[in-house]
Amino acid sequence: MKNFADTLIEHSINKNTALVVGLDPEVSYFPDFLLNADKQSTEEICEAIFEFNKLVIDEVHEHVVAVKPQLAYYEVYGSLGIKALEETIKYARSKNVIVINDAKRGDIGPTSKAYAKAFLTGGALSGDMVTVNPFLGSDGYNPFIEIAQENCKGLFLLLKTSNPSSYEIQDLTLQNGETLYMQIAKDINILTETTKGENNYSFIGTVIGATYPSDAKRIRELLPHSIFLVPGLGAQGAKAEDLAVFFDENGLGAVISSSRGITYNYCFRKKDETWRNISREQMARSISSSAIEAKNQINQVRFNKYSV
Ligand SMILES: O=C(O)c1cc(=O)[nH]c(=O)n1[C@@H]1O[C@H](COP(=O)(O)O)[C@@H](O)[C@H]1O
Repeated sequence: MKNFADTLIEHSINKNTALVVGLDPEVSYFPDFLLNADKQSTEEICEAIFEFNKLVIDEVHEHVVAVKPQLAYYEVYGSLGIKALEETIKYARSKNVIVINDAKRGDIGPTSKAYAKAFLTGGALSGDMVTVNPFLGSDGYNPFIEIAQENCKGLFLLLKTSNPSSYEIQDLTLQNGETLYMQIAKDINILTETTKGENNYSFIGTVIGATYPSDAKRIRELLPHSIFLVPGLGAQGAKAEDLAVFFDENGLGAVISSSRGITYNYCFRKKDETWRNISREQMARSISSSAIEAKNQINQVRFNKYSV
């Protein structure tokens, strides 16, 4: 059975990209052609969310390894939001794009098993990979690993997140002198070693913020077989040149995620509200050019790693 790390790497090599685009449908950034004052029912909002995601996927699918829907943006609209997510997953798959459900789940063992079944066994909400919160301990994340393995899927465990306050908990020093995130990295190293595929990477990936390149370097020394999911490029302040340390000498081992920096450039680049009137074509151009620019910048860094 194929290791999902190999599938992810094959997509990256075949499409020559390490970019992941986040599908975080924040409707206050939607132009009027998608959503306006006359369309405000939950049904209309969720239709607009699916329209938005379809447009994004159409524009980026050739330039990305994966799309990453962040579940909160769908859950906020209840069952209709979940329906928009299900349709989005189906649409992305029809375009041969890997789907990473950014759910950040993790619970006591039996509940984690139910979450893992929901996201990794082929049901309506099932993508290819899921983000997992490891801070409940190994009985909280092991069910995801088992179910991912059985179903040839993958996961990303949060290790060192991109947000400014991640140090408050993740960098706490334990009794043995290790930081919490490094201890988790040590704990899972053996699991990643025993679950590697042909490319030497495991389907057990880890999340390391682009905002913490020096931590990434330390984690990489401990975890040579884990693919990094790296959020924080663009809107959170990380720059392409910060990304070199996340990749191995072959330009593999990491995928770089950006949401707002790709999907909402049309409004972030404008100081006024004129973006509300942009056309579908203008929005599509903004999204595709932002994705191509990010893909190229990342490629430059990952293939010229040692000259950066
Ligand atoms: O797991 C994630 O994707 C994630 C982990 C992390 O450490 N930081 C982080 O920003 N994310 C997610 O990545 C996305 C970042 O969005 P942008 O800052 O707009 O690119 C959001 O959906 C976050 O929930």
